[in-house]
Amino acid sequence: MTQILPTAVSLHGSVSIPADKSISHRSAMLSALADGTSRIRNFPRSADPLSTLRVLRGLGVSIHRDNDDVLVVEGVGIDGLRPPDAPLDCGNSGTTMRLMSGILAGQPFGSVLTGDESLQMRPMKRIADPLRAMGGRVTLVDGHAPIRLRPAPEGGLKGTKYRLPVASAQVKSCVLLAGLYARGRTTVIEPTRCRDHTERMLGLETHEVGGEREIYVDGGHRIEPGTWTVPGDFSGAAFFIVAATITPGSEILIENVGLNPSRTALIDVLREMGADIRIENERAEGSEPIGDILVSSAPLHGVEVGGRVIPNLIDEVPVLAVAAACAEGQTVIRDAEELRVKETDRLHAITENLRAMGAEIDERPDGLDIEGNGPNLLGTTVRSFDDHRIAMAMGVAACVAHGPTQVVDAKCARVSFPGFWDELDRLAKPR
Ligand SMILES: O=C(O)C1=C[C@@H](OP(=O)(O)O)[C@@H](O)[C@H](O)C1
Ligand SMILES: C=C(OP(=O)(O)O)C(=O)O
Repeated sequence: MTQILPTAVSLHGSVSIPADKSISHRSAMLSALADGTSRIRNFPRSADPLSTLRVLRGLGVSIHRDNDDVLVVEGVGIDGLRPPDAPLDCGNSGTTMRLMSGILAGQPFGSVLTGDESLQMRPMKRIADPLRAMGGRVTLVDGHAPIRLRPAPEGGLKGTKYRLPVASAQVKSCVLLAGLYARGRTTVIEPTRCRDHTERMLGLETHEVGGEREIYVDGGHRIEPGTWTVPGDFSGAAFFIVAATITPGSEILIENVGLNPSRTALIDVLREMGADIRIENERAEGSEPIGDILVSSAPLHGVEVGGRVIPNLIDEVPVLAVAAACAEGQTVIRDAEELRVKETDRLHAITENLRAMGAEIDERPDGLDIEGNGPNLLGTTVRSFDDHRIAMAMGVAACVAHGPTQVVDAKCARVSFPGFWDELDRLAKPR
């Protein structure tokens, strides 16, 4: 599917965003492992969370939507999963694959996790290493999926103390989930903080030790069934936050958005660039902070971004690059080498596309240098690289481009935001 976007628009109205992808995956997995039936309100129809449901069903978990569209998950308890009769297909979802690996490493049966072409290119040694240190038997193909997991030798997994070599919430969560099955205590040491949904949702104990954070899980930790409500996805909201900021005359409201501080660094960076973003109605939804976000357009200037904030805006870097291209002056993004191992090499993809639109942008090994020239991009044909975040970032760039923009292979937005193109079309009014 090629999406053709109009030019010279401004955005007005209330934006509807899907439920948070990270929290959806975790709510489904934890509900499956709970001792009884859980209900999940606002579970999205995005492809990635649906991959998690497919994998859980393959492990014998019964899941359905009731008449009110609430997802009902019949939890089997941490020891109740059943051996799958085929490889488990994680689709395009790294979170499904890495978190499920932690759960499956602790099972008394073998399993294979596989995924699409892009997922089979992504690094999996980062989870195999700690799982093996816990006694897990994990086989990769040249560091990649398919991942084969076999039962740990006699005595099962053992607790470990693992210091994260990369600021990855997927690796952290994989180890914590394996810790449910390990003898004794598992400690994850997090030198640089990254999203903390797993520990919040499991109610785990954490401590600051010498500037680092330690998270503890004890083997055998049982999970209570319950009712979850998944907040709106900040990472989905991010596209509209940037779109409304850079397109003159815009004003939008995004309600019920997850505002966990380990996710919202984009707001701080955009404000530093001059954006007009207001948060209203802050409250809690279960273990997560949420609120409403009001955005009005504003001129931006360049900024330097790097270090500890990067993990807290990791999925927002492509759209931040679009904002930077529409700002005045230079933006420098560093310490973002993780973007090279996402659904595609996002540093390369965004550079190629923004250059095609006339931006001055250079790729660095761990980031980008962008010479902003105000909202002056040129409409042209760009590619999604089959990566949802690249496709949507280009949809945002199209809003300020002179002349129409075509995004080739735009359908991949459905991985995290199935209604994205319709929503952009609905909010965009000719200027
Ligand atoms: O744990 C999660 O839900 C996620 C963690 C991040 O990946 P990494 O752990 O690879 O940084 C992020 O990019 C991904 O979209 C979702
Ligand atoms: C990297 C992403 O997801 P995942 O790692 O789950 O595929 C993302 O959604 O941007």
